[in-house]
Amino acid sequence: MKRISILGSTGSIGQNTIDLVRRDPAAFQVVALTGGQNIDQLARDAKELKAEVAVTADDARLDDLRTALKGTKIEAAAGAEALIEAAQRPAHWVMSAIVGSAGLRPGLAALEQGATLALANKESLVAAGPLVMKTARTNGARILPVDSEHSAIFQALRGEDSAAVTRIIITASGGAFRDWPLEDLERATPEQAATHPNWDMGQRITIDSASMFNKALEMIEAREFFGFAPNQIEVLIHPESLVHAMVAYCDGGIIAHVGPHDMRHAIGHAMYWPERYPLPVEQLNLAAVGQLNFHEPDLRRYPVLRLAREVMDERGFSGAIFNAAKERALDHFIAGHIGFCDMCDIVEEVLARLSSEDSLNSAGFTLETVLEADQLARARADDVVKERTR
Ligand SMILES: NC(=O)C1=CN([C@@H]2O[C@H](COP(=O)(O)OP(=O)(O)OC[C@H]3O[C@@H](n4cnc5c(N)ncnc54)[C@H](OP(=O)(O)O)[C@@H]3O)[C@@H](O)[C@H]2O)C=CC1
Ligand SMILES: CC(=O)[C@@H](O)[C@H](O)COP(=O)(O)O
Ligand SMILES: [Mn+2]
Repeated sequence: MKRISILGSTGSIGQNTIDLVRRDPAAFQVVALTGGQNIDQLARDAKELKAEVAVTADDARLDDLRTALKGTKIEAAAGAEALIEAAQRPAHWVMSAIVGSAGLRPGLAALEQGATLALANKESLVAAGPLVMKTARTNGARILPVDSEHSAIFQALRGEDSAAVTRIIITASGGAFRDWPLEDLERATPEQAATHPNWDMGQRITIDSASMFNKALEMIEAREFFGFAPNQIEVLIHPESLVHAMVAYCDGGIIAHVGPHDMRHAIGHAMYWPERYPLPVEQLNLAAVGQLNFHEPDLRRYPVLRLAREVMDERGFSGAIFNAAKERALDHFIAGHIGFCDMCDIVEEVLARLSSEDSLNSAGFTLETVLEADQLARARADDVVKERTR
């Protein structure tokens, strides 16, 4: 029986993971489940799956969690350190599905205990790619990609020599506003942005999909995970979201990964790897699909793709700054403080302001300095928002 933990179990990826666990109960023993505000879901799942421990990220919700778990033997805990302790509990496989850079420290803790980390939390790799990969190497731990494009690349690479790969192509749906006139974008609301044409996902990644920040993060994620050079990483708009990524080889062949837009494929692939296991996802009928379309992204509509290339070239702390500034800009957009198009401008401005920050330029790349860069970027993003909304 595989001992598994699910970090971010109450979210979209977490619930899809639990769906697969529920369908194969003899295969998995659940160690830890973690959530944030959704205490009812966390407690319900912990009871059903007989978890050892349930953790909420919010200290103030500990009493609620204790009440919800009353009469069971399940431990209840709360707060950032409790999340790390949960990730350190011996497990064979840990799903990293907390949203945002809050997932970084728990993910590292899981790698430090040698667990296989199923990585949905792309923000960890964007903020601290070299550190995450090194932590896996030094602890003999494995990272398996869960982000659909990266799972697709992993599958299309088929363990082949990466020197034979000329480029990888990551597909993007184009998001909620792909067909909107450009001049309407500045009036787009958070509710409109949080509607995805194909995928059913959490609110934040869905808005990132509309702004193309999601794809920008994924380009950097691909660079950090697979080690491809920035000029080998391409993005194509593919409105059907059925081809998740393609790997092009030096002999002219391109291997595409095709599948329905259902994250249980990528999650299940990481759960059962290196085996293939029957999963409850639709078998695509390509004759019924009929057409698969691809086109180049328009950088006027998606200016953040240009920023992603600058971040990939720069490396260092620019990934942590890019991600944290994006997280704050997104908070401000959701709160109605700024418009949809302001998010990219704010992140660009924060990157520019922090490029000459002495405390970062002289620092080594450690967890502490990455967290410092993250905090600085959040503060600068708040400054920029204040200046623009004065
Ligand atoms: N959804 C998808 O299909 C895909 C998601 N991903 C990535 O997977 C990750 C999760 O995405 P998704 O499931 O959509 O997100 P959701 O918003 O649906 O879920 C996020 C999870 O993180 C918890 N959480 C929120 N804030 C914190 C915090 N500060 N500390 C600890 N836990 C927290 C939430 O708890 P609660 O809800 O209880 O407050 C919830 O369990 C993201 O990194 C995303 O980019 C990648 C590819 C596809
Ligand atoms: C399912 C998944 O991996 C998401 O990251 C998805 O790719 C989002 O869709 P976009 O292509 O619209 O960003
Ligand atoms: Mn993705």
